[in-house]
Amino acid sequence: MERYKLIKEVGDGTFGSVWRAINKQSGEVVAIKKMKKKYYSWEECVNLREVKSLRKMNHPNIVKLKEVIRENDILYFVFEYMECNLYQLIKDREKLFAEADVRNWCFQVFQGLAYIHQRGYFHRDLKPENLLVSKSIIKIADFGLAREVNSQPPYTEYVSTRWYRAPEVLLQSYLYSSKVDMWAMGAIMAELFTLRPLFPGTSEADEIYKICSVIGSPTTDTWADGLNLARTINYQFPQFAGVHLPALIPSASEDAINLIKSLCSWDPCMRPSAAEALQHPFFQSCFYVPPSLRPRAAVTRTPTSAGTKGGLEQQCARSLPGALSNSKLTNNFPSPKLHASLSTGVQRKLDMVNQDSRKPDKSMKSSTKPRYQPPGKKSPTLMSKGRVARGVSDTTDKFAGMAIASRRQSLGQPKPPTMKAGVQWTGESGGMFLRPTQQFAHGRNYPRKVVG
Ligand SMILES: Nc1ncnc2c1ncn2[C@@H]1O[C@H](COP(=O)(O)OP(=O)(O)OP(=O)(O)O)[C@@H](O)[C@H]1O
Repeated sequence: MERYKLIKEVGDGTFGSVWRAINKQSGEVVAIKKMKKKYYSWEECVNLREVKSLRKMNHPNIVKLKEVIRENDILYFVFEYMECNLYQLIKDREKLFAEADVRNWCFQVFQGLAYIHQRGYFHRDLKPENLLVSKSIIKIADFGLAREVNSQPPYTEYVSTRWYRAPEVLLQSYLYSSKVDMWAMGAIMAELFTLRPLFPGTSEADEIYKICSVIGSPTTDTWADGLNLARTINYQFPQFAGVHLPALIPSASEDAINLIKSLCSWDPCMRPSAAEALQHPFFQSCFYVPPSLRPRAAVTRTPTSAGTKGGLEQQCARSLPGALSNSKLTNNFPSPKLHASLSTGVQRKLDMVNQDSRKPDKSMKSSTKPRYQPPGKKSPTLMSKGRVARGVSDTTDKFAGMAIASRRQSLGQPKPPTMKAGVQWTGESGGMFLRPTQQFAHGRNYPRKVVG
């Protein structure tokens, strides 16, 4: 660590504090995450998910892990440095972002996600705080909860920040998929348009309540597996028709609304994959450049004129060699009809640099070919009956309280539902959610530690 000079603390997360630092030899600015827990052996460190998953990732939209250092039983991750996170941009923002900015950020994040998912991982804790921005480049960070797609379920431990948590995780399905990241992206995309969280639940119960109130309660058409799952754990969804999303997100175009709707589908199978999302008409003016074809400096297609409406379009028109215009792909995305049908329900050191950089990026190249497959009807992600039985006892207790709380709320008597220890209750928004966008408290007023 003597090679680095710590300058300033820039973040304090659950697992570590993050510092801006300078490599004394090279002068390079880096971010150093100092883990809170002590690590008494190197083996312990290399088995960490963050190490195991991140060391395999090499993509312009994934924050680069440069090295891992263990010194005096303290573990440090050295990352490339990013200027700020997306939440900081949202909370400091006085006026809405231009749609071109939202499109640009989301296009990049979906590229990173497509890479992660195709490499066999999913992130599981996507939230604005974990999307790091430097100029017009955005990168996915914090792989502390990343999980291999092929790893064996059940996935029982804590997963994802509540406001961005997919319904199948809230309902304690032990079998979920990369589609949890797509749900989170739907919520993040909406937040980028309104500067307010779309589903700011104050507890797990309130989270489901808020989801129902926005996208409408699930039906056999929109999430038959979810209804079965809820029945098994004796949970009753509060009954809502949902709101008209364009009224809730007035600054979003029809394409943006369609994409948000499909990302925030109850049924994980109805959510597009990241590769599919990149083919959505919302991104028709964007170009995908495979990482292997990108000049070193131009890591993604991004506008230099961020913030100016139309800036991205102009930039995109001047495509890089090998760029692919999505304009040819628009017909491959599910018809507006399908979206409409959804809307009703609505130490030493481990050098990580260049780990995979010389390998051709096959997975992403294949994604340049537009092959939109409409999401399947049947969800493979929910648990089998056998698995449900395994989860019944504790989930039943938990959700019994949840159903009661939800009924109370729907009767107009807001009361904080049963909470897990450690969850912060602010009383804010206390279950009353059906308010138009303009009446929401500003995003910065919400407590952000929502990991319960
Ligand atoms: N590479 C980086 N460059 C600049 N800032 C960073 C970097 N990595 C993290 N940060 C800042 O530190 C904050 C916390 O980082 P991170 O999410 O990795 O920690 P954590 O302990 O896993 O947090 P969480 O509570 O989200 O689990 C981020 O929100 C971001 O603001």
